[in-house]
Amino acid sequence: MNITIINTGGTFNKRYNPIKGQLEVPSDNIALDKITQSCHNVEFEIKNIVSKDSLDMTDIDRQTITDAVIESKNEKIIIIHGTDTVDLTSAFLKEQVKNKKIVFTGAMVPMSIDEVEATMNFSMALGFLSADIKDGIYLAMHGVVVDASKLKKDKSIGKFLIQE
Ligand SMILES: NC(=O)C[C@H](N)C(=O)O
Repeated sequence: MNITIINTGGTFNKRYNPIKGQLEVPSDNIALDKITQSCHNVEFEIKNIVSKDSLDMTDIDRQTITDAVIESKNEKIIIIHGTDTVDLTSAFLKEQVKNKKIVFTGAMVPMSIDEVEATMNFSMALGFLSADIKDGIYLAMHGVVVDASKLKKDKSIGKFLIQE
């Protein structure tokens, strides 16, 4: 299986900078590399773009992500994205991309702090793409992979829940 990963940052990637004394979004793929090294039957193309907390993303960033999706050689794509505005970016993408299988994912806690949640969310996206699915824009978080418009972050409890 061939998959393009578009890494846009978000908490999934964050690491603590001991000099500045704060968590930062790095522009590398260290968190992803740790997971993908166990995926022996998948050929990954990884593009690292934007590298922001998604609260700082603009529509210019969203167009950059959309262009990367359109230019991608693979029809199966995982987008690592911050959880706070993944709803905005997935809706933005839906306006322009109809012919690919795209799964957004991310994490509430950085991979560098808790490997379980980030690895689980990414693995669900990967497993979903290995099945026979329709073109669409999906979100893999907290135990489910569904149409991205149906899974919303409940900011009062810090969890993604399905909206009926
Ligand atoms: N958990 C997260 O990813 C939240 C972060 N503020 C973001 O949207 O990038």
